[in-house]
Amino acid sequence: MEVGLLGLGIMGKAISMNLLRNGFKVVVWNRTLSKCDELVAHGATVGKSPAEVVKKCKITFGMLADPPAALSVVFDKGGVLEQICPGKGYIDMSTVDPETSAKISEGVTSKGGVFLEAPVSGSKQPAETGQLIILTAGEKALYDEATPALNVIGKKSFFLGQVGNGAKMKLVVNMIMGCVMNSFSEGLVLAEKSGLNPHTLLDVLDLGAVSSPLIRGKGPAMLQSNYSPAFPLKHQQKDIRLALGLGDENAISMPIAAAANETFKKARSLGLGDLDFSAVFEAVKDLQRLS
Ligand SMILES: NC(=O)C1=CN([C@@H]2O[C@H](COP(=O)(O)OP(=O)(O)OC[C@H]3O[C@@H](n4cnc5c(N)ncnc54)[C@H](OP(=O)(O)O)[C@@H]3O)[C@@H](O)[C@H]2O)C=CC1
Ligand SMILES: O=CCCC(=O)O
Repeated sequence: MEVGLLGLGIMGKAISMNLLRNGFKVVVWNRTLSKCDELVAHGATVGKSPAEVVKKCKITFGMLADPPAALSVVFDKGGVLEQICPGKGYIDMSTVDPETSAKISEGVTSKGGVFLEAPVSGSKQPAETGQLIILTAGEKALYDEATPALNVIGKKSFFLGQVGNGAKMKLVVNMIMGCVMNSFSEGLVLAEKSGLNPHTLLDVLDLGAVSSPLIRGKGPAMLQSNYSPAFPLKHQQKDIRLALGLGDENAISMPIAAAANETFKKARSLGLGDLDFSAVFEAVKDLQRLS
């Protein structure tokens, strides 16, 4: 099966490598074209534009940074819409808001193509090993057709109905994750400042109800100030911001998410946006110094 992949950031690169390893032919494109070289060395071919990738492939995936990027590769010159047509499908895995996803869906279907949104839960390592959780919504026929690829990309795919439901589910999940990371960071600072050993806190947490892959996976690195990016902090802040927008539309009061958003914004202002989202710990430490 041949598939296209637009966007070779942390996730797009890992997903492409995994597809290649599992026998898929992959045609890649990235805004910074040089990032395609490593994939070519592993057997991928390159499209010079998103349109060229869509022209070559029946199904093309997008994995872009944010709503402006996701819209740009579809609607701008050389974009997906120039080649999408009946018989072709576009699957957007970027984390975006439901409105962005609806715009992309309308654009694709207006040209006779089919659309599926498919944001993913899970980070760099699950992407490398095909262990993502895929939150799809949109055209069920495209979901069925793409299942062989989805089964390689993820350990479980959900089909959630109409376009927007995948985006909403993803934003709810990441809003919770951002709040947990923020609260965990505050706990680490509180432990240390009140005279406890934060490593012992990790051991205690790991044995109790709060134990989680997130805390187990990130905690030790955070205590060494190691924030090598798996999930960039700027994207986590984007996701909480978009989740707050969803809350706004639905008149849902989310004071904890709003406070977490402020801390992630503070982290961005400290220049931590390209580091892992666990670097919010540094912003929490910085806030203690100021108070
Ligand atoms: N990292 C993670 O753990 C996870 C991330 N996500 C989501 O997946 C998406 C991608 O994440 P990730 O791979 O980490 O992000 P990266 O920041 O590593 O990569 C972003 C990608 O978007 C491209 N891009 C940015 N702006 C534009 C633009 N205006 N036009 C075209 N392309 C653009 C970049 O191209 P270039 O190389 O040229 O800059 C790059 O390919 C995001 O929506 C993120 O929220 C979802 C689950 C987990
Ligand atoms: O959007 C990013 C999610 C990262 C994760 O689920 O670990």
